[in-house]
Amino acid sequence: MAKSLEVEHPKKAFGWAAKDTSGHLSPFQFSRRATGKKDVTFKILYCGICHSDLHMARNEWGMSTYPLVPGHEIVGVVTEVGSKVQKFKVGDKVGVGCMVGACHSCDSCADELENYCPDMILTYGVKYFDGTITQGGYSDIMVADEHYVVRIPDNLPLDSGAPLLCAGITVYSPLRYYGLDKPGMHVGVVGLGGLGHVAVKFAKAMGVKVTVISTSVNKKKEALEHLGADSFLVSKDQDEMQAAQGTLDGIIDTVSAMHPLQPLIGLLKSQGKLVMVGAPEKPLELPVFPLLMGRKLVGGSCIGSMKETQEMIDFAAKHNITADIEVIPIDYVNTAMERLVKADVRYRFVIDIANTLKSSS
Ligand SMILES: NC(=O)c1ccc[n+]([C@@H]2O[C@H](COP(=O)([O-])OP(=O)(O)OC[C@H]3O[C@@H](n4cnc5c(N)ncnc54)[C@H](O)[C@@H]3O)[C@@H](O)[C@H]2O)c1
Ligand SMILES: [Zn+2]
Repeated sequence: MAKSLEVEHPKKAFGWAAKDTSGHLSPFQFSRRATGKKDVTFKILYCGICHSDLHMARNEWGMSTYPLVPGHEIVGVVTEVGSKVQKFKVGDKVGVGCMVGACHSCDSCADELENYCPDMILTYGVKYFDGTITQGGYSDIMVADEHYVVRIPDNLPLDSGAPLLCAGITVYSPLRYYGLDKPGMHVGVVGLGGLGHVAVKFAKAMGVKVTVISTSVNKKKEALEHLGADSFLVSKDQDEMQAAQGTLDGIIDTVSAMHPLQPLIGLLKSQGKLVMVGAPEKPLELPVFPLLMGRKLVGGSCIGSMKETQEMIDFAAKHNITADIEVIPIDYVNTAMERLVKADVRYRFVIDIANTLKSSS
């Protein structure tokens, strides 16, 4: 059984939490642990709203515990460091993404892939080492082991940089790992939401040709003129899809809901790779014959390691990659969630925590 948060933790904290599967968020007093020897405590300034926050707030993956404070695109300024902390000092700009712990003794951890540790501890909604439940960044302060804290370079804006901590790393990691980062390659990005729009930016910065694949033509102009995509396919337009058969080296699929994979597999060249990063609540149907004919591969990818996350943030700062954001006050968060369901956001909501989260709200 999880221990009581109040008994365990001396630091008062305040955030907005979902209390049940309605996912409705409301003010919530809780507490965080004292700054341990290897911990960094920071004041949260901004937190992005990932679609995973919505899946979790509504228990769409069947693993949520309540009350649940979502948020894993967290940035802020360090207020306190433990005696053994080496990388950070008070005043540093830092971020925390999707995980805050791992076993550090398994093969994945030995390979510096904490994100694939079977005991990886998510930033919110799971049991921490001390038996208490982790809580995320829709809150005023954060305490995390320095290993899970990322340095934010000075030239990276904190508000539009926040979404990189989940959306950014989730698309950067598979582009690198699956070798879809070679200049001249042609990569498709399916779903132009929070993850998808930064996938376009990272792939372009790597020198890759990018085709956006979307259900509607609405975002075409913006994708081409603003995000820098090279071409745009409307997945419901059979003629367009037919004409593009066999043209892509790889696809990053960021779609959050059920959708057919066959049309996407058809777009791949032989040996092409379809990489799933979106996490729909139900299994998708996998047509096997189109995979055999062309030795195509379907893979997955889950966020990225801490080493890779720092590398991604530094790459973003170097190439001026940030998310396109709509900054919102905390009391807009439930409306933002409703809009996220309808894909009505260009392209990431970011909560202005420092200026709008007040314990009297
Ligand atoms: N693998 C990981 O490590 C990881 C990390 C973060 C998020 N995710 C998951 O990735 C998914 C996307 O997250 P996001 O924050 O970018 O969400 P988002 O809502 O911003 O974007 C999702 C996109 O999918 C599109 N879409 C929705 N339903 C569709 C359908 N039926 N057919 C085609 N397109 C459809 C939407 O128009 C939108 O553009 C979510 O499921 C999220 O949980 C996975
Ligand atoms: Zn996320």
